[in-house]
Amino acid sequence: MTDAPIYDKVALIGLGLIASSMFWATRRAGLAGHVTGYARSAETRETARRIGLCHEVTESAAEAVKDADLVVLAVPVGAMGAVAEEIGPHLKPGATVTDVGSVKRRVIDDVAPHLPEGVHFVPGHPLAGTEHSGPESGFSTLFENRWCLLVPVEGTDPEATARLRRYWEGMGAQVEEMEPDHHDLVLAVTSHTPHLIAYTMVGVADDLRRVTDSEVIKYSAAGFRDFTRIAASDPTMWRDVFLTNKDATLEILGRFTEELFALQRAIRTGDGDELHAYFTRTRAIRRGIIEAGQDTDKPDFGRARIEK
Ligand SMILES: NC(=O)c1ccc[n+]([C@@H]2O[C@H](COP(=O)([O-])OP(=O)(O)OC[C@H]3O[C@@H](n4cnc5c(N)ncnc54)[C@H](O)[C@@H]3O)[C@@H](O)[C@H]2O)c1
Ligand SMILES: O=C(O)C(=O)C[C@]1(C(=O)O)C=C[C@@H](O)C=C1
Repeated sequence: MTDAPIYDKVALIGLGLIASSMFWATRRAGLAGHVTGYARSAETRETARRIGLCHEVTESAAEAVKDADLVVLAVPVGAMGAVAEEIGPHLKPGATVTDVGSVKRRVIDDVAPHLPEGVHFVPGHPLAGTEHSGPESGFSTLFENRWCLLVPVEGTDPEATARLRRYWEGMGAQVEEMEPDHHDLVLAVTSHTPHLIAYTMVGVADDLRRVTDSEVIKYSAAGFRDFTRIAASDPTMWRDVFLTNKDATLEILGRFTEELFALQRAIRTGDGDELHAYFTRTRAIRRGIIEAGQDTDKPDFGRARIEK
């Protein structure tokens, strides 16, 4: 427990993996006096009530944000603008609105026009997740020792940003600020393109399965299994990521394709030195991540449902 809650009232819009993890982390550390939640589907709201997710689950987004000091948009990136439009007129003056979307420029462009003057907008992105989604997938330790990037827009009150930083730190995250376009390029490299590659590899294996009579799946080795975990991620979320971070993803995919062709040529021509030098360079990157303490490869990371 912290000494005092950071916000009296927090509203979570969208009750999936990220919002539910935020609720359990908030409750565990005593970071908010009261947490309301809203999700578009009646089934999700019902599940949330059944498992005690949020102090109160409301029947509309407007009701959830009433009197809230912090409003968190935790819906797919493509739905952020519509949700902002819906809640805009109901926000308390002086409230902070944030989001957890995986893409930042588009969210800023879609959300900012709907927020009334006097409301602070501090976009954010926790770099933590799993392949699971929905209200039952969250757990309180998801953000521990993970980065959360805050992307304040021009003119944002620094106090609103500082308070949100304390909130994320209370949930265990390490916080840094970043400029939106830079965020989108970095994430295209570290998250978005790798997901696309995993989706593609699993798709290729599935096509092959039809000619190898299920053996590809049956004998899948550890490397491929890791791909299948990533490729099991929510289709709506990832469709929106690629549609809204189009330029950066296409730029990185272009570079990826060039490197792939170079390796393809090295294999065809039997250029073992080229392959060895390439793999030596990439191995050093992995070691660098571990030495920097950024390795989250605990045996069960992202698979287990840890303590609520
Ligand atoms: N899953 C991850 O690994 C991860 C990590 C960091 C950030 N994010 C971002 O967080 C956001 C939420 O992702 P998640 O993994 O929690 O998704 P999720 O699929 O688990 O949950 C999304 C929730 O939003 C609700 N929703 C969808 N459209 C809505 C609308 N128009 N109005 C109200 N509710 C609506 C859904 O019913 C669901 O409850 C996304 O923007 C995603 O890019 C995800
Ligand atoms: O661990 C996973 O399952 C994730 O894919 C999490 C992950 C990532 O790429 O690291 C996915 C999307 C986000 O926006 C942030 C985190």
